Amino acid sequence: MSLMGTVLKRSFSSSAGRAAIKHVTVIGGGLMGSGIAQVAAQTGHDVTMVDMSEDILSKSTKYIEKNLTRVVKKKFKDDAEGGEKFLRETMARLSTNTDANNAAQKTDLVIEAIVENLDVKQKLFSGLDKAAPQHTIFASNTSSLPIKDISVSTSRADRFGGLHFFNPVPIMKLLEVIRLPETSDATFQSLMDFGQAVGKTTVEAKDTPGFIVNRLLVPYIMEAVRLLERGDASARDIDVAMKLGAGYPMGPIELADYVGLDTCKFIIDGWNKSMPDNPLFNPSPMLNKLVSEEKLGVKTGEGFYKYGKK
Ligand SMILES: CCCCCCCCCCCCCC(=O)CC(=O)SCCNC(=O)CCNC(=O)[C@H](O)C(C)(C)COP(=O)(O)OP(=O)(O)OC[C@H]1O[C@@H](n2cnc3c(N)ncnc32)[C@H](O)[C@@H]1OP(=O)(O)O
Ligand SMILES: NC(=O)C1=CN([C@@H]2O[C@H](COP(=O)(O)OP(=O)(O)OC[C@H]3O[C@@H](n4cnc5c(N)ncnc54)[C@H](O)[C@@H]3O)[C@@H](O)[C@H]2O)C=CC1
Repeated sequence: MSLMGTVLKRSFSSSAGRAAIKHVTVIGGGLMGSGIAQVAAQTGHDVTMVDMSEDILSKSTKYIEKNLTRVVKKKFKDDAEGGEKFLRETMARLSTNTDANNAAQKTDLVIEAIVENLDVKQKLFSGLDKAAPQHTIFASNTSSLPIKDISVSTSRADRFGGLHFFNPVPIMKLLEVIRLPETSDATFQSLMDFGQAVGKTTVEAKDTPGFIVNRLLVPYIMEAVRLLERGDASARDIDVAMKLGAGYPMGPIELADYVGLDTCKFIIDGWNKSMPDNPLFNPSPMLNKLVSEEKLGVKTGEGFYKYGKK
């Protein structure tokens, strides 16, 4: 479906029993949050993006505008005026706020995309639970934490679920929608409808470690880093091998850099703690060293590889 078709479909898509999502609050304006805010705004939702400082939010907003320009170039190739209007209207639907509780006061859906740390996420949701209206649905974009462990910081387990987007959000077509036993049918349907409204193909996943994709992807990337640590192959050769030999768009080492090595470390440390008997999730000295040197991958200009200045 075309982009404009998606916007139109959204206006007619809510049906009885489930709430239509009109206003979305995205908490975290980093790699994922900025992408989620972008796709929600470009499909006709009003969006408030929240982060810790005006400076971060200003950079995230510029990043969104740059990525929207790429969308405009593709979708409005022969319609400069239409492209200009689309860009202007999308940006007008996006606002920012440094106060999450304030932003959540009038919103239908909160999507959390902050640092992968359970304590920080719980603290955030506990405050939001008091600030947001009764009908507001909460969702986390966590890669690896149990949704249940995050939801217990609120009193709205029936209005809580997972919305797991993929990086880069504007390009990746999949959305995993995670349902807890406590998630109500209406909430789950609203989350599925929202996923489709933002142009994603949705799959339903249970609240098990890594849901579907990361349960398979994390061990794969870990094995690649172990191969590198043992000196069995170079980073370049591992990446070339998996791109040309298995048809992946990126090799596993460059993908780890793309995800962010701090996020990779949070995932591995968490799974090592919760599954101590599985040697697959033992810490990686190479990863730990890079993170301690603040070489976090593409976002800081260096990780396993070096990149141009960010
Ligand atoms: C031992 C310890 C080790 C620790 C390991 C721990 C591992 C833990 C890892 C767990 C990860 C968890 C993360 C997660 O929860 C889930 C994920 O998101 S996993 C990541 C999934 N993503 C991928 O796999 C990405 C794979 N890569 C690609 O699909 C492509 O390479 C990519 C699209 C990124 C870039 O394509 P490429 O052709 O290489 O480059 P281009 O620049 O030409 O882009 C192509 C096309 O796309 C447009 N575009 C790119 N980015 C954006 C954007 N942000 N917004 C809008 N548009 C974008 C670009 O303009 C191009 O468009 P054209 O029309 O083709 O010009
Ligand atoms: N990087 C990836 O490829 C993917 C990451 N995820 C998950 O998405 C979440 C975010 O990841 P990224 O966007 O990569 O991280 P990031 O580091 O790029 O962005 C996180 C943002 O959250 C902000 N933040 C931290 N604490 C905050 C708070 N209390 N209130 C408001 N803002 C706060 C930070 O300032 C930062 O801008 C994590 O849970 C991660 O596991 C999910 C899918 C893919």
